[in-house]
Amino acid sequence: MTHALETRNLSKRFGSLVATNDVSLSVAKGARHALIGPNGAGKTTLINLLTGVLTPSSGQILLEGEDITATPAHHRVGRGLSRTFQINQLFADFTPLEALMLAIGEREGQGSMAWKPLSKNHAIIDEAASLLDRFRLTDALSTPTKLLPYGKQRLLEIALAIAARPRVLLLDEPAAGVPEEERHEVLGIVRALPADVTVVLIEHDMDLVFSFADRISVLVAGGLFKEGTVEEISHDPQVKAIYLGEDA
Ligand SMILES: Nc1ncnc2c1ncn2[C@@H]1O[C@H](COP(=O)(O)OP(=O)(O)OP(=O)(O)O)[C@@H](O)[C@H]1O
Repeated sequence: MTHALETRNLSKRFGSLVATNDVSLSVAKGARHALIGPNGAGKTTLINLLTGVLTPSSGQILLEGEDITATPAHHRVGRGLSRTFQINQLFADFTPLEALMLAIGEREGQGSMAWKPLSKNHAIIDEAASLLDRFRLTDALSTPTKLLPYGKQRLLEIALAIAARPRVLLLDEPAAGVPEEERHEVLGIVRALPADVTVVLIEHDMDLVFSFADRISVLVAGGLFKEGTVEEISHDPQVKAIYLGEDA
């Protein structure tokens, strides 16, 4: 079976520190897959290797069965692998509608700054409106992004990543800083993305992970320590011990 995303014996060393240690991970197509682990376990390093921000010391990365280990970061996006980025200064002054129309225009090769022609393109307006609806941003469509509540800004970041039509979406703590009562809403919307979009999530909040994921990989000291269903991982005594140890 071809997996959406796979690593084979992936390692990353920073001098003598092994941040990613021989990780062989398989993410099924359409999965809602969470990567968890205590602080410093290597979660962000692994995401940076997957997106091409970092180059591995050894091992391979495969996207839908094709080796992308040496593919530059921006080409990986073109191949269907996206991650969220914090809204930059430019987007902060746009409304969510404008930002999404620019992102869709960029995907369609219409040039990211050609705002005027985009505003007459009904297909782009309709797609942006449907993304605003899916991400519950319709009531904020004409508010400059920088004035939106934090939870809405994080939703817009995910909507912007989805506008690139990724087949695999990587999310590094998408609900970080979002008020407690809105965190489940953010992850609920991500969980409800179309079934053909595979999602890999890093998240510290176990309640969120358990309600979001269908499969969980636990990283410890750079290595893949356990992998299983929510049921298996949430009841695993060794996983519990690691988290209780961290709390202590
Ligand atoms: N660029 C770097 N240079 C040197 N060491 C690094 C670098 N990036 C990460 N590390 C180290 O690699 C290890 C793994 O870090 P990483 O940030 O991937 O962990 P994490 O699981 O995402 O942690 P957290 O949950 O705290 O964000 C840590 O010991 C960290 O100090």
